[in-house]
Amino acid sequence: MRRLSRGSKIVLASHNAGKLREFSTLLAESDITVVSAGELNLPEPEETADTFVGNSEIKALAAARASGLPALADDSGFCVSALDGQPGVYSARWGGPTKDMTVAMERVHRKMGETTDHGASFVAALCLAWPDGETHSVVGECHGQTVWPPRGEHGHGYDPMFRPEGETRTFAEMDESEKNAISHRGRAFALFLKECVEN
Ligand SMILES: O=P(O)(O)OP(=O)(O)OP(=O)(O)OC[C@H]1O[C@@H](n2cnc3c(O)ncnc32)[C@H](O)[C@@H]1O
Ligand SMILES: [Mg+2]
Repeated sequence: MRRLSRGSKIVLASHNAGKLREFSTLLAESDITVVSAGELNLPEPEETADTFVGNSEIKALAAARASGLPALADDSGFCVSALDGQPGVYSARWGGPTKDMTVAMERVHRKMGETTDHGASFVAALCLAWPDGETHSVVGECHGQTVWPPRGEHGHGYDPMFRPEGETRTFAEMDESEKNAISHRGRAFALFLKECVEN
């Protein structure tokens, strides 16, 4: 498998401001330089797969082919056990056309009804794609519980309604470095560094 060498430049194939913030902190300690898909005006491909890995490949390949640079994409979501894993790959779409995450959280809460099963997890698939079509994906998970009402001002997306296992605070009540240390994205990123970057 091909690895990124130190000093490489890659495209970060995401249009989500919260993810981009977390990646810029995660990447700060590596020698990798990043440019975002937005900065390059790359179009957002349709996420037509029904798995996180499948959608991460679609996004990474589209950006790598359009830019001629290796591209790293993230497809992630919130999986609620009482909802058989929903919203899952539809996590962004549950916020409607404007991806309003307050709407999305309320929809999850409403669908959960009176259930006593509060188990939930976040999943992130990261895919590194090369302009010639080679791809490599890694997956990270973080297990915990849903919380209602939502709490905290940090983070993004569903963070205010998720409390990771062993914690009293929600992701949105943690600072970014605390979240990155245990999050689905932080875990997937550690695998990405190990498997895809020369050390
Ligand atoms: O596809 P890109 O451009 O990366 O941006 P997106 O927001 O559409 O991202 P996804 O398709 O991967 O959808 C992921 C959804 O899951 C939510 N999500 C992902 N990671 C999260 C995290 O760490 N904390 C809270 N919510 C998260 C996020 O808000 C989105 O609604
Ligand atoms: Mg998306």
